[in-house]
Amino acid sequence: MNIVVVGTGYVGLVTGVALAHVGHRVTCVDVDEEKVNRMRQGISPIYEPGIEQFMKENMEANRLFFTTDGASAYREADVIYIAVGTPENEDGSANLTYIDQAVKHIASSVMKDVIVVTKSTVPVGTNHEMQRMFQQLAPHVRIDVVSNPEFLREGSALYDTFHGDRIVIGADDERAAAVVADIHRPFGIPIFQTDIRSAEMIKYASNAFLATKISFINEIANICEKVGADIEQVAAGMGMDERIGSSFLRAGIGYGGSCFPKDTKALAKIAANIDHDFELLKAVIEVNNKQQRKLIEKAKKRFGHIQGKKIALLGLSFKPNTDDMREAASLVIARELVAEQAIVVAYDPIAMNKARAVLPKEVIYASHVEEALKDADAAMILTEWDEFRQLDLSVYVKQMKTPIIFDGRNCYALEDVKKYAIEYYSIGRRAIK
Ligand SMILES: NC(=O)C1=CN([C@@H]2O[C@H](COP(=O)(O)OP(=O)(O)OC[C@H]3O[C@@H](n4cnc5c(N)ncnc54)[C@H](O)[C@@H]3O)[C@@H](O)[C@H]2O)C=CC1
Ligand SMILES: O=C(O)[C@H]1O[C@H](OP(=O)(O)OP(=O)(O)OC[C@H]2O[C@@H](n3ccc(=O)[nH]c3=O)[C@H](O)[C@@H]2O)[C@H](O)[C@@H](O)[C@@H]1O
Repeated sequence: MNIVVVGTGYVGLVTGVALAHVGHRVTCVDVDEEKVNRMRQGISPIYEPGIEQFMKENMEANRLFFTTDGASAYREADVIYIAVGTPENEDGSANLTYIDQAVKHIASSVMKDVIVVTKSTVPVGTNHEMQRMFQQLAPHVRIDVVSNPEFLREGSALYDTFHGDRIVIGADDERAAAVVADIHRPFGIPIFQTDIRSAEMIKYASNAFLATKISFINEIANICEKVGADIEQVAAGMGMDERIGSSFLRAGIGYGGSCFPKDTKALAKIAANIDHDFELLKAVIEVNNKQQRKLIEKAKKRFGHIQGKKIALLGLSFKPNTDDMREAASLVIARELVAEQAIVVAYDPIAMNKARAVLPKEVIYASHVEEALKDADAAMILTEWDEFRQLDLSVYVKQMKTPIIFDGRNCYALEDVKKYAIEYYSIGRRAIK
């Protein structure tokens, strides 16, 4: 099977590598020449554990190729996966410019029948619109569009691709669905076949539901703080109920990343477009916006004002094991701290380069944790990297001017913190003073 993947971001590159790994011949196309040149040398444009080893193995086995020449690749393809970005428009709706460009390029290039599989997250109705465009722009060939939404998480993308809970295939044409099912069969993951619109909706509903779980537990955490309960205990006790499930009950400073924020807004917009006011989802979004500012509130309450205070930010990416800064809580927090004229010293094990491009220019970067903490009035933990979770707590005491920690990810057990002269404010747990 000759497979082409369009777009080599988190989804496209991982999809391409994984499909090559199970034996398909895969060509990954991207418009970004520099990215393609680097990938040809085995360098991944994204930080993702294990990806470069997989790239290397499959390139050496002559199963994985990278090119900017989409037209030639599409001409040879049996199946084309579209994995271009679908970022958000200013009004919250999904921006389908890249999808549109990819469809037009494919339509003008293909000369034989082909199946086009949409991996990008797209609003309900988009795949049918793509099908309509193909019929109009490439009437000389048969192009079947199949929806195959992606559920991988950044930081564990390869693992998720090989161990996912389900592969969703939405198709109008049984033959096309069967071809896509066969391509994915080597992964040994349950395949759920459905119609195209339901497949599109499954993706948005899944992300919105997970975001809802996070905002729900964060609200419970906020109440816990005021009634003297402990969110870690509450989440553990709730999670034992199989109907609730223990995952996605980690309270913190809210969800970020390239998908939950944009997909929740896009779903609210999809609902609004058909005159449905999705009140629950709008509240989930609002709760998250507030939650991202929780540590600032706590710091202001503790210090009165934070002007001139030296604050160490530990962790900048939206979650551990990725360098992705999209919609990271650190953006909101760093901007606000700088606006309040605090001195911000930041450290992240992986995301520092990407952070430099998006955080305010006033932010100072430290090359290790100790340097960030040196003489700081307070530390704010924004991402639960193992490096912070495993940090000897005495480091805070030794390095900081005043060892005051605002932990947005509940990295430490209260019992452990109590052994040190540390003032500790976390989420949904009592403060240690
Ligand atoms: N990042 C994630 O963890 C997940 C993302 N998704 C969805 O997958 C889609 C892709 O997301 P990411 O991989 O994060 O995007 P990304 O922004 O990291 O990468 C997209 C890539 O597509 C390339 N591109 C754009 N137009 C192109 C064209 N016409 N031809 C060839 N290449 C083109 C860009 O240069 C870029 O390299 C989005 O719809 C997203 O919502 C779904 C599940 C997980
Ligand atoms: O559509 C997507 O792009 C992807 O979005 C998420 O994956 P991802 O954004 O990579 O990361 P998650 O692990 O889901 O975390 C998202 C955010 O929620 C936060 N989170 C997660 C879990 C939790 O219990 N609490 C919590 O605050 C994380 O810190 C992070 O900021 C989904 O988990 C994937 O299934 C989906 O494919």
